[in-house]
Amino acid sequence: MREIKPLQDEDMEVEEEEERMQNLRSKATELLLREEYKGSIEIYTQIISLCQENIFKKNPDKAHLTKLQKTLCLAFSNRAEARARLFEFSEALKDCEEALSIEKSHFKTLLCKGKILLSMNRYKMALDCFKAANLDPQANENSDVVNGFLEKCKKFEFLSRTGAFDVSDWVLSGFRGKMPELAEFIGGVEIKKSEISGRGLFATKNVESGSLLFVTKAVAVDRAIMDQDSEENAQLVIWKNFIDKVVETATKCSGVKNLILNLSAGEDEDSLGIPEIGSFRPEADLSSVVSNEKLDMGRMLSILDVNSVLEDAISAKVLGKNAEYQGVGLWILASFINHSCDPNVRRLHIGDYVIVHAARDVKAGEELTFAYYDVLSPLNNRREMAKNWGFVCKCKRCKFEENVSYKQEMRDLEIVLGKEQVDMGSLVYRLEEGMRRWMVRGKGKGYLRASFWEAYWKVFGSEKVMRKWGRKVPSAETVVDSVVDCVGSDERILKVFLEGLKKGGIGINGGIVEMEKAMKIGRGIYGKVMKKQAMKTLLHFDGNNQELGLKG
Ligand SMILES: C[S@@+](CC[C@H](N)C(=O)[O-])C[C@H]1O[C@@H](n2cnc3c(N)ncnc32)[C@H](O)[C@@H]1O
Repeated sequence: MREIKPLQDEDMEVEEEEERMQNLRSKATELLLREEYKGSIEIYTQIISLCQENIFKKNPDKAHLTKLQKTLCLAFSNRAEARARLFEFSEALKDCEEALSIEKSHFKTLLCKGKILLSMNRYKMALDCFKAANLDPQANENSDVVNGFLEKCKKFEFLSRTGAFDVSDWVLSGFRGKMPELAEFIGGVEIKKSEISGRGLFATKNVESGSLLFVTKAVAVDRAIMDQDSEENAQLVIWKNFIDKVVETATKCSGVKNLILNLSAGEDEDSLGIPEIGSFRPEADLSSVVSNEKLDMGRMLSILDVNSVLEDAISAKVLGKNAEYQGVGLWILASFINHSCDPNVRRLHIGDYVIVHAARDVKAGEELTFAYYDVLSPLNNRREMAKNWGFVCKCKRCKFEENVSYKQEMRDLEIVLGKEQVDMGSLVYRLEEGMRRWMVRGKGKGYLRASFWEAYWKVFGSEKVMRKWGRKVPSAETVVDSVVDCVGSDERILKVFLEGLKKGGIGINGGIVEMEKAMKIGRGIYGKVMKKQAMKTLLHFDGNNQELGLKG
């Protein structure tokens, strides 16, 4: 039963309340404009409580109720905006839902919700929001903004559905233009139990070298330009900042926290659950996942230790302006890829995205593997590097080489390889002769040539050595073919191939077959994300007779 008060008292009370509300609103707006988001959230929370108290406890008349609901809707909407600026996306989305439950087509809220979903790579849902906002009369005054978002969403939604990325313009402009906008994309991959260790990522269909497998955005990444004098210190700072960023994201989004906590901490991998690939798709709704599990920092640090990726790792090359930076990041889906010394995938970093593609042809059902360390090195060096990672590699190549490495001759060759000032031509000749006598065939040759790559590299790179040994050792093309077949594409292999072509007098204008082969190796390195002309430019193979610019 509504309490009957003298009209004057009631009017005064409403007036006072309105004045209080007006003061709070002005203060909150001021803080929002000054980008003091935390402060503005506090004030909007007070406005929300005040409105709710008035609506539910004071039984206002219709006109007053409508006014209060309007204020409440706007307060939720503005609090969502402030929370979004602080990257508190889950909470911000909840506020949007509250505002939209009061006014289903509230323009400002639809715009805010769309922007949040876009930041969370939920392209389709974001598109629906912007389409709904576009129907509102307010869209007419803001048509540039709404249309801008609509176009962006449509583009990202298309990219995430088709994987049709094209960074040609950026490459052709010498990376000077705007960095290409990428979207998350998941191709034919799934997570399954791996025979290597724990879980692994597998191809669900046959793919050719260069084909895109997935594109994903980092949970967090931190970079700095490395100064040689303070390298160690700078790395510590990067690592600390990176950990803080991951923890902040995990704290703000339970869905991401759950995905991170399901990653390997290096032990008992076989007991870990196998996540559905669907939970990584751009449309997966992570915002509804609730987890009150307290963050165990010890486990978090072990997880980051095992799964973080250095952007300058041997399997990565940072394209463009980021080349002088060193960075560390966490890309969750990529963390399910195990290591092999005959890897079949590579990654390419553009901005905060990692693009993972086949480095050679891959068959449906095959496990996808990265090179965690330089696999163009001999067995003993690789064993040491695996030890640093905390595992013993038992890949096909390691097993094969273990069977050959018991031979004294093989051990002698490894010792010679580690020495300075040795005749690498003689070393390559002895290895090739050895392989003939030991009847090493097919992939085995590629494995051993990859292990002694340094020697081949020096032989093919020296005219003097080639004059002496050229006729006794296999051609660069033969070696390149067998090594690519075994370890996939790599800049150093491509460089030997291209230099061989240049010396042979083909490559710039003629030699279509050879050029196609170079392009195929190039696609294995960089993926099919650029057109032919851009790839030729990247390989400095564009008829300008430039020096090969690829790093050795
Ligand atoms: C980034 S995780 C890879 C995914 C992991 N298997 C899982 O279940 O989450 C890296 C960890 O996988 C394991 N691992 C990766 N490659 C391996 C290999 N070739 N041999 C043995 N263990 C490997 C090691 O425990 C390593 O620390």
